Amino acid sequence: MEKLGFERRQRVVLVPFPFQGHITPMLQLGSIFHSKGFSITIAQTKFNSPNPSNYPEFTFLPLSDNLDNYDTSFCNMLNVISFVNTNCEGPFEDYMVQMLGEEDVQGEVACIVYDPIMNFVNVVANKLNLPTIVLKTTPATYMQSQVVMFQLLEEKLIPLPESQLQVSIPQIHPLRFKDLPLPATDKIPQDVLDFTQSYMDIKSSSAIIWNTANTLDHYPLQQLQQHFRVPIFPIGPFHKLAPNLTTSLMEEDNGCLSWLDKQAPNSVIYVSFGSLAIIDENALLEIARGLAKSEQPFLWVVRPSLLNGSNAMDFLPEDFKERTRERGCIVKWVPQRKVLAHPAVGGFFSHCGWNSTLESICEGVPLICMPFFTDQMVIARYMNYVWKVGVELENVLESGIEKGIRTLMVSEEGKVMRKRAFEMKLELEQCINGGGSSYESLDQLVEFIVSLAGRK
Ligand SMILES: O=c1ccn([C@@H]2O[C@H](COP(=O)(O)OP(=O)(O)O[C@H]3O[C@H](CO)[C@@H](O)[C@H](O)[C@H]3O)[C@@H](O)[C@H]2O)c(=O)[nH]1
Repeated sequence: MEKLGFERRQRVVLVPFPFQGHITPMLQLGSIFHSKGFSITIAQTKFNSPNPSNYPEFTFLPLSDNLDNYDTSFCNMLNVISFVNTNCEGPFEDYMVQMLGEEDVQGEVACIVYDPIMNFVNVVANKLNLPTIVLKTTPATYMQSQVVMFQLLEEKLIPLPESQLQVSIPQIHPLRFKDLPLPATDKIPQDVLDFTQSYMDIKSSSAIIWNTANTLDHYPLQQLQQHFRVPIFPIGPFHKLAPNLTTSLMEEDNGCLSWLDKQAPNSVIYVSFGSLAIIDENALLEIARGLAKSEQPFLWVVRPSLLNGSNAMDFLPEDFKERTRERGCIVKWVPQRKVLAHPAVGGFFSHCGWNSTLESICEGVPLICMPFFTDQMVIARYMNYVWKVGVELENVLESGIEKGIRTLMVSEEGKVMRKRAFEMKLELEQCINGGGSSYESLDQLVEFIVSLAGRK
């Protein structure tokens, strides 16, 4: 990547929200900025910290969070967020004050880029008169659906009866009430609404960086540009711009790659539900039976935390393991980008987290969509209805799962999706290559950050 020549070295401070799906794009952004000549400092909670020795090009500031012995599962997420925001503000302010007082070889701070869940960053930045930029790690379509959801709540059009869930919402067609980020049939608790609203607010930030590309999110990006009135920089997919960066917080099982080497091209269905989703024992068994009945080779990531409170591996029935021994590989965590790039992988049975989705379509791999929460329903709808590279499951029982797998892996419909996924891969490559929309947007972003430093 071409570096812009700065008169003086400039530093960007990055503050991720400490969960895998958010840390990954922030580290990738750090690597992209570093390749453009900025020095990078990462303020990171001690909880879920990546190992600094894997990133000799970055400086890490460990933020005390007091999260040891705290329930950090998805079920307790609102409490975790509030806890992190309360505990990290003081240490972060101390670091920033120290940094601003020093003549530093790493350069003056140009701006802070932060995940908007880390609210405290904005408070500290305002006190110290430092510019901030928000990083969005979910698609723009999702943000647009949140904006519309609040309009519907205000107009008292939701909650609505269950019979209306399949109805499409005109302002965000083809999204239906069932695809909204929060359940449209329920009265949503006020603390959830307050949190969602605060997270949507970019406060006094100077710009938004989006891990997306125009080809995926063109219309919502245009709409949101009017809504926010600060520059928006869609420069993704980030992982294509930082291809060699390690981002896993868990140890990767590389043995699965040798197993894939022995499988036929496009024959394997890769199954993984990201780092946060939790299922119950029944759902685990339905998935296992669906995989067994589909008779397709599979690589299944069964994270220990997939079942709340118990190790999911212990609940897989012996007869399932026996029946699928020849054609199944079950592991705790894989090098996912390498798995998706492997020629044996022909489909991805996924929760539709945004990183997984981008990683899959960038390798031309179509998906089976089993969304759990927040942006995943919106992404699943786009995969299926708009981009036509995702199978929507009829149900999440063994019959629906078996049918979904066979549709994607052996039917004519699946072949068409694979072809379309390959076309999307090429479209995304065009976005990041010279002259493409993400490429140009990144150049503009670099100039923008340099101008922020000049304005202080
Ligand atoms: O065995 C595995 C499984 C996953 N991954 C990686 O883990 C990341 C998972 O990210 P994502 O697919 O986005 O899922 P979540 O971890 O669930 O991410 C959270 O954050 C995302 C970005 O904000 C949101 O889109 C999701 O809904 C939210 O749950 C990806 O980069 C994967 O490559 C691995 O490396 N190995």
